[in-house]
Amino acid sequence: MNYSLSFQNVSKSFETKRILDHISFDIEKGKITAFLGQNGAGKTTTLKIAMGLLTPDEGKVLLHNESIEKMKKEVTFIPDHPYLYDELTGREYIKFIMELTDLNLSKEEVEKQVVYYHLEKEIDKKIKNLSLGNKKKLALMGSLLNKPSVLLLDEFISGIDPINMKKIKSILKDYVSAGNSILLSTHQLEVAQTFCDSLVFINEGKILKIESDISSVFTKNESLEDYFISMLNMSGGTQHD
Ligand SMILES: Nc1ncnc2c1ncn2[C@@H]1O[C@H](COP(=O)(O)OP(=O)(O)OP(=O)(O)O)[C@@H](O)[C@H]1O
Repeated sequence: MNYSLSFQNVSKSFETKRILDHISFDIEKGKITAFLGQNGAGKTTTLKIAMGLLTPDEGKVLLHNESIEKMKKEVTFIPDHPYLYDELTGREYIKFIMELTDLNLSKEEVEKQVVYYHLEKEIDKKIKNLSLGNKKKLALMGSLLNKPSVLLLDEFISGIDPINMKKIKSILKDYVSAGNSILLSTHQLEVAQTFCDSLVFINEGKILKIESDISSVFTKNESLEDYFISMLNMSGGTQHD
């Protein structure tokens, strides 16, 4: 079994509106999977179901072949605007996460993490005074402290300067190289094309297409933008020129 997270026929409605319609796809171990779709396609709802924050009406999500309810500690989710307790310093926030999750890292181990995330100059500042890129690195550090095997990122890769972006990308690559998996929802097609290993397209709550090897997709120098639009056209979905 080379996959970690498996969505099997998952459906979800809010009131009478069907938001997810029998979606099925797998997230492979050691890979970064981009989750692409227009506004309102159902990406955040899917991620929240995978995190156990929403319950599907039908279908199930398995992690390493076990029900997601049993495996909640293995999955972590960073929403588009992570709430990090503005009045705490970064160090206090990390201490708070460790207390919350019964994790007992030594001072040296925390310091090693701080250096790895390039947060040496920022960790003792109040979170409200950090740049967005540094807040995101802190959120990532807090989320990965407990070594979950699946990381769900909702529009995380946006509003980050190039230096922090380079660092974040290298942290995410290290994370999957250790056999973990990432499902990353994004509207930044360039990031999906150059950084991710596979693609899952969702449109109006249905899975449109799964590309498990991104390198085989763009043989004719086609941009992901063109590919995305042609996919929508083929599905009869809304098109934007
Ligand atoms: N709690 C809720 N109650 C009712 N409708 C909801 C709720 N949460 C989401 N929706 C609706 O479900 C649909 C899918 O929303 P979702 O946030 O999953 O889409 P998305 O693909 O993440 O969109 P975006 O790219 O804009 O973030 C939208 O029409 C949204 O308005």
